[in-house]
Amino acid sequence: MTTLAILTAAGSGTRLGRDLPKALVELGGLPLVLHAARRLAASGVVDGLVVTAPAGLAAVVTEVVARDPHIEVPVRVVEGGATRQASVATGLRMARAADDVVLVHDAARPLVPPSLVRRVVEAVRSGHRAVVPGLPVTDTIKQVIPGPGAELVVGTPDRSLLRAVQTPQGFERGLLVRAHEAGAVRAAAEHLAATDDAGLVEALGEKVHIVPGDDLAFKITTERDLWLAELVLQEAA
Ligand SMILES: Nc1ccn([C@@H]2O[C@H](COP(=O)(O)OP(=O)(O)OP(=O)(O)O)[C@@H](O)[C@H]2O)c(=O)n1
Ligand SMILES: C[C@](O)(CO)[C@H](O)COP(=O)(O)O
Repeated sequence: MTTLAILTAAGSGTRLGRDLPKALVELGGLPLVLHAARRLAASGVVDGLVVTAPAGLAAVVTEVVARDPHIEVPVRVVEGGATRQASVATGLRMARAADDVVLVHDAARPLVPPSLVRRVVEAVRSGHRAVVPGLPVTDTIKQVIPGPGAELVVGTPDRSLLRAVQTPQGFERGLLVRAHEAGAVRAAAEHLAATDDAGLVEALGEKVHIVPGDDLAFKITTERDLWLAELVLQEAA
């Protein structure tokens, strides 16, 4: 039985605002997607990688990731879709019968520690069919509705019960396939894609479990995140 990791890298990175897709933006001289791929492979619990590339850039991503001498697991590259959900669904179609566990990880989380990858896979292999790393929320969160001139606060959820979730998210393959099949139908009907895979599993009414996340698995969304990641790398060097 094997573990396949789908590495989502097909996004454009609108909020980062560079003139190339976010996954190819460099951090410490290497593209974000390569950092993430190396860390997944270094976990020792991933048997193969499928990377979703931006449209028209599968050859470039192959050059970057599949030819990297530090990555000793097989790498396949496919073009992603218009949304993250569609990209994951495309990657999932590349899973083989032996891949009983599937991880989904964002290239936008390049500094994910291999220990976090292992924690997620161990939790799935111990019997939890859908596992998500999560961190406590440190800000007070307000629920709002649109209002005239300013949004109206309608609630303050108890933050001790909230978690900010990260990737890699890990799943029993059959469950993730079912969740994506149902999610694709919903996305077509409602023109709304899920922002994470666990959300699709929850929508099926199936259980999702949380394991402790890691600060280093933070997501690169804006320039400030990239600046922080550069500092973290320099500190580690
Ligand atoms: N059509 C898409 C959109 C996103 N992603 C991937 O999903 C992850 C999380 O998405 P996000 O950080 O939102 O990336 P972008 O969509 O690129 O960013 P933005 O929303 O700022 O454009 C990223 O690794 C991104 O490459 C993907 O594979 N396919
Ligand atoms: C999957 C994810 O990384 C979990 O936090 C996140 O939802 C990615 O989506 P977004 O496009 O940055 O909202």
